[in-house]
Amino acid sequence: MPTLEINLKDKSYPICVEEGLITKIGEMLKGITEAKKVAVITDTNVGALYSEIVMNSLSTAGFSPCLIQVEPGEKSKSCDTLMKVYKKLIMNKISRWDMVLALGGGVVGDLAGFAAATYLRGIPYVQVPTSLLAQVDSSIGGKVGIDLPEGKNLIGSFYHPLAVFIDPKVLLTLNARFFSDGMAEVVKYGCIRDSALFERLLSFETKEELLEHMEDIILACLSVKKQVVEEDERDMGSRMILNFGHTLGHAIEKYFGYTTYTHGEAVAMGMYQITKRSEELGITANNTSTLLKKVLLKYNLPYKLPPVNKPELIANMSTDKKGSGSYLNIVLLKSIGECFVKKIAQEEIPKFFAL
Ligand SMILES: NC(=O)c1ccc[n+]([C@@H]2O[C@H](COP(=O)([O-])OP(=O)(O)OC[C@H]3O[C@@H](n4cnc5c(N)ncnc54)[C@H](O)[C@@H]3O)[C@@H](O)[C@H]2O)c1
Ligand SMILES: O=C(O)C(=O)C[C@@H](O)[C@H](O)[C@H](O)COP(=O)(O)O
Ligand SMILES: [Zn+2]
Repeated sequence: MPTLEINLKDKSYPICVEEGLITKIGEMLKGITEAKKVAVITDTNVGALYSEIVMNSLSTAGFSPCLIQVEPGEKSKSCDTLMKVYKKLIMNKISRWDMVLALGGGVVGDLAGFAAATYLRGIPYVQVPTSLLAQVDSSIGGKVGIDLPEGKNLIGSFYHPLAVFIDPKVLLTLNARFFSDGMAEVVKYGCIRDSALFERLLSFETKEELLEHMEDIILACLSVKKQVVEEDERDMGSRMILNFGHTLGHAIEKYFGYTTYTHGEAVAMGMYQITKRSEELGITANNTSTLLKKVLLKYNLPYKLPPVNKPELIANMSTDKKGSGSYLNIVLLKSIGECFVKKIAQEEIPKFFAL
């Protein structure tokens, strides 16, 4: 089983990638926890497809599982849903010797991870990511949290799972839109630190060909994320590169009330727009934005901004966590595979973005 390990100063945890792993979750957990009760947190879409398999596997391995389901979609990364999850954890008498299992996409992972981080001052959890985005990005690195109407992921914590179990086979039930959504983060990894991955993304001729190489692609993204998280766990320096395209992307998500565009779609527009602009300013190598547009179109992702009130969109960037009140840190490409973080003074932001 291809396994990576995240090695942090005071904690390490494995990421296991294997087809069919979803049926063996109970067995896998036995090796890493003494817990008896497992609260499986999922959304109703993923629950309908996979909760029975996971619950059965947990029971067979001797655990007492209970199921907590939330509505699918970004709106569940909210205070309201979080409160409902806490109440269900209490109802099911989950103690600090028990654990949470996050079964789902990035929304479930971020929400359940934050519930685990804060319930009874923190109980252990594992990530079982089922969307492409969650398998390549959100399930590792420990960023968990919820949104506020004022901005994306404004409440949260760094709280790492005991382990991450990835079954690429479950991606077969993901719909085309959310497959593309995850591809946006895959493209991000190619752009920031892996030009060979970017080239491969351009070279696949069909979705079938891409799917044949999916395990490799997931591992390529995870290797970059592992390196970056190990370098700067708390996001004070180099980890900010994982936010390429996100300053504008998060502003777009908020502008449209977190419903019109998926996270990946918003990030896709953010990556292209900032790269086109930095190319115009002579910061990024010529032709980079054209290559980026090509790959985004190939994976059915948007690159053009929809009609928006530009000052309002720019104002939405003020809650970006990469900035202080007086400046914003923004991630730019030198070329495909090479990026850096640039400080921009608050008053320069409208001119810099010139959307
Ligand atoms: N914590 C991090 O480091 C990090 C990184 C990237 C993104 N995120 C967050 O992740 C969220 C987006 O995650 P997402 O794109 O996975 O969205 P999501 O969790 O809403 O999942 C997308 C959709 O796919 C469905 N789904 C998931 N797995 C499925 C499967 N195997 N088969 C069928 N349907 C399935 C879900 O029910 C949902 O409708 C955003 O909130 C974003 O901010 C967090
Ligand atoms: O792990 C990280 O660090 C990331 O920035 C990964 C991003 O893809 C992800 O969208 C993350 O949730 C953004 O976090 P935020 O700190 O910008 O809210
Ligand atoms: Zn992201």
